[in-house]
Formats: sequence, structure tokens, C-alpha cells
Amino acid sequence: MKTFQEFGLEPKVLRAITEMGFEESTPIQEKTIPLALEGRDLIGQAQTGTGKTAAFGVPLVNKIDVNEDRIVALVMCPTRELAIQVAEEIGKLGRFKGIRSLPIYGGQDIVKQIRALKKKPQIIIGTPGRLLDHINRKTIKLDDVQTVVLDEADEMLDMGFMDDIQSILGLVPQNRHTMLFSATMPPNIQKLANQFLTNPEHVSVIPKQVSAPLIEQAYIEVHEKQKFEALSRLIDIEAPELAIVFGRTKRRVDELTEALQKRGYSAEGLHGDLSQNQRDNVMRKFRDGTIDVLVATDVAARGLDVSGVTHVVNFDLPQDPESYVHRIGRTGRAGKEGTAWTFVTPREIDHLHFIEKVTRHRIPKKPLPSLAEALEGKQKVTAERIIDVMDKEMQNEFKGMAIQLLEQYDSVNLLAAALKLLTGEKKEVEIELTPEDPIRAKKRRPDIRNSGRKVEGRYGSGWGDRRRDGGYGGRGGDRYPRRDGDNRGGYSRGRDGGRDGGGRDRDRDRDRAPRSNEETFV
Ligand SMILES: Nc1ncnc2c1ncn2[C@@H]1O[C@H](COP(=O)(O)OP(=O)(O)OP(=O)(O)O)[C@@H](O)[C@H]1O
Ligand SMILES: [Mg+2]
Repeated sequence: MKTFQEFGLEPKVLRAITEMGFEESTPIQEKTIPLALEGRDLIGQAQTGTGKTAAFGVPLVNKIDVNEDRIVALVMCPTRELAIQVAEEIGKLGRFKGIRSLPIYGGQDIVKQIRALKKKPQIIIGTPGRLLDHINRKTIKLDDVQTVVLDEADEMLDMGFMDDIQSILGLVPQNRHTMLFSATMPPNIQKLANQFLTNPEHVSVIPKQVSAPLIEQAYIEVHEKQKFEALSRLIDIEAPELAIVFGRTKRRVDELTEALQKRGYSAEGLHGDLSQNQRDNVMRKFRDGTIDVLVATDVAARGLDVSGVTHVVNFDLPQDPESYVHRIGRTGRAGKEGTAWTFVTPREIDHLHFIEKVTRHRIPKKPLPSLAEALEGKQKVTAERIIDVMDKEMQNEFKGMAIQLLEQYDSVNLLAAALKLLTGEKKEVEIELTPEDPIRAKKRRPDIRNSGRKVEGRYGSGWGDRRRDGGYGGRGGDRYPRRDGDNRGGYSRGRDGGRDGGGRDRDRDRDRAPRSNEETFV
């Protein structure tokens, strides 16, 4: 892989990249950065967590003139949380150059955004709906835009943003540089590309398998009623640093979160019915590690980049293979390893095979962990905590009592009792979750995308032949500093002042669930 020095970037951009902990470029970056620096239009496809943001962010930031006081670049993303996250990454890349960038998304006070726009940002990162609001209010002008990026373009089209995107792109001068990133290349993306890109280079790092190779995948066959117990045991055994548990509906997420909390796990839920503030808070706590388990609907499936997510659990099997790929792609990012488990009820096995076929990856079966294994897992964690305290601190004030106890009692019995106390007994709370209907095999949802395309083979690329045992450049993946948990996790909801009125929230969270039952999902 190329180092970033080899691209001939400005020193200030290079410095920013170094500070971000990036040394070598990822495959998609290696291919797209030189082309983008030449000003070539391009279509990029690559696996989850392989650095697509910097693939367009680096050339974008590199070419912007810091003395510019007009909007010269526009990045469009499907969801608010992605707009915030991408803005954050671009902000970091442009830090030393002094580039001004601004996220613009629904759910945030529009007056506040208008005030921020007065500071003359050069790059706007926005969701299509809110961007159009500003364009109509004449608070955003696209006449001087020279570069446009469409991130997660297929998702934007799935969410019904085609018209909005076309209106927006129609307002940008034709003589511009356009980059489009998409997980899949359905016909409507081709159409969009034909319409708005000029002689684009198609850059895709085609992998043998669709999902990132650093993710160890397994499924566990469980009955609906065993799922919660299975989840608790898995958490006890593996003690994930950060885990995301995906549930199918909002009700499921609420019930599961409450159940986990009752059993003493540090978990919070995330779905589209929460207020912007609640979502912000949950994401902040998850990013800074205040909570260990994020229970979420597919709202968190795509694009979201939280470093340190070691485990993903599909508590409910996802409807679509692409949803599966994006969900598990929340772990195993940036050269780190991750684990993804999927619970499958006996009636859903066929659907699992369908997912395996489409993703071209066999998912091995794993037995339901036993109670004994779970207990052992918990004890190990307690033992590690004890050893950790012993290594770090002097326990002088406890030593007197320790000596006294050891004189009177058997040392093994003593320590066993202490372990028992510290491990804590599982709170015997009855947990009852409302069962979800099984996902029916190969039953395609109503063709909401109007594309008639096949799902198979729709994915792009990734790390090439990187293995589970290597990080970037052969080192372990841990060299990247943990993301600061401040304002990256911004979820928001509700388009105040949106032109759609209250009822039609186009910028709302992702909704990959069957539309027939839309209200319950996401
Ligand atoms: N060259 C690099 N070296 C090390 N880390 C990198 C590099 N490029 C990107 N990263 C980090 O990798 C993580 C994933 O990047 P990013 O979110 O851009 O992935 P993505 O390809 O857009 O994934 P998704 O398909 O899920 O949207 C981020 O934390 C990012 O900072
Ligand atoms: Mg991305």
C-alpha cells in the first residue's frame, strides 16, 4: 500500500493525516486519491470500514483554497448522523489548512445553521432535504461549487432522495468535479452517474467475499424465547468492549434495552422515535464507553464509525443481505478485528442461507453457550479486574484485614468467596420479550426501489486480501487512537422548518425494513 507521502499532498494535509493516525492508504484510497487529485470524476465502491470518507475527503481538502469565502464543495449523505460524522472527518483533515466545513442536516435548528453559514464555510456536508430547504431560503447558494461528493449514493436513492439530488445537482455548475460512492451499483445509480458525472472512472476493489475479512462471523440457532438468555451468556463470556445489538423493531429495541438494564448490563437503545437530544446522548455515551452495549434498529447500520466496537449481534436476523453486511460492518473497521453473531430461529435458516449466498460467505454455526461457560466468562472478567487492581495500586489499607482473614480461613475458600461477591449474582428478574415474527425465506419485500435489480453481486470491494491477523501494514489494528467522543455521534430527528411540514420527514433515519409495516421499524 502507498503511504500518504506518495500522493504529493500539501504538507498541512499530510500533517493532519499523520495526526489522525493514518500511515498507509487503504486500497480504495490508493486508487481514488490520485484520480481525484487530477480532477477525474469517479465512482467508488469498497467494503465497510475501509476508509471511503478519507478517499474523497483527502483530495477534497487538499484542493480547496483556504482564502475562498464561498461554498466551493458539497458533500451529500443520506442521514444526519453520517453528515455529522463525515463533517467531523473532513474537519480533521482540513484542520491545519484552516478549511471551514459545516454539516447541514434536518432536526437541527435552522436559525443556528443560518448563523453558521454566515461564517462562510467552503465545504458543506448535508442531507438532501435540509440542503434544499436552505437553497429555497437562499441561505445556501451553489453557484460557485466546484466539487460534489455523493456518499452512500445507493442509500440516498433508497430513501427516496432521487428528486432532491437531481434538483440540487441541477443547481451546481456543470463544469465541476463529481465523485460518487456507493455500496452497490443498481441501475438507478448508473442513471444518476450517467446524468451527472463526466466520463467517470469506476474504482472498485472487488473482494472475493462481500463483507470485510476482519470480521469473524457465526450464527447461533435459537428459539425466539432463548434469544435473550443467549445474548446474556454471550456478553458474559466475551465481555465485549463495545457491542451493537441489532433488533428488528423499535419495540424490540426498547424491550431489549430494558431487559439488559434489569439484568445489570450497561446498555441503551437507539431508534428513530427518540428525540434528537436522546439520540445524541446515547451516541455520546456509547462513543466514550459510558455504556457498553448499544441496542439499535437499522438506524445504526450504515456508515456509522465508532472505533472500539468489538462485537455486533444480530438479535433478529436482518431482512436483506445488504443490511446484514452493513450491520456487521460496524465492527472490524480500520484494520481491527471484530466478531459478529447472528441469532437465527429454526424457521429462518433458509433466509440465513440466502444471505450466505448473496454475500458469498459461509457463516459457520456456533453452539448456544452454556450457563457454565457464561459463569466462567464472568469469573474471568472479575479475576482480571482483581489482577488489574493488584498491578496498579497498593492496597495497604486492605492488607491488615487480608492477613487476619488468611490466618483464620483457607485461602482458596476466601478468594472464592470474594470472587463470588465481586462477580455478582445474576439478578433473577423475569424477562419477557414480545416475540417477533420470523423472517420469511427469500421473500423479497415489495419492490420499493423500482429497479428490479438482483441483489446478488451488488457489493463493492474492500481490503483486498488482508487477513484477520494483520492490521494496516501488518501491524495490529490498535494503533489508531480512540475517537474522541464529543460531537461525532449526533443523531437528530425532525425537520424543523422543513418544507415538508411535520408529516413527511424525509431526512429521517434509515429505514431498511419492509415498508408495509413502516411505523414499527427503525
Ligand atoms: N488510511 C487509513 N489508515 C488508518 N485508518 C483509516 C484510514 N483511512 C480511514 N481510516 C479510519 O477507518 C475508519 C473507517 O473509515 P470510514 O468510516 O471512512 O469507512 P467507510 O469505508 O466509509 O465505511 P462504511 O462503508 O461503513 O461507510 C475510520 O475510523 C477512519 O478514520
Ligand atoms: Mg462511509
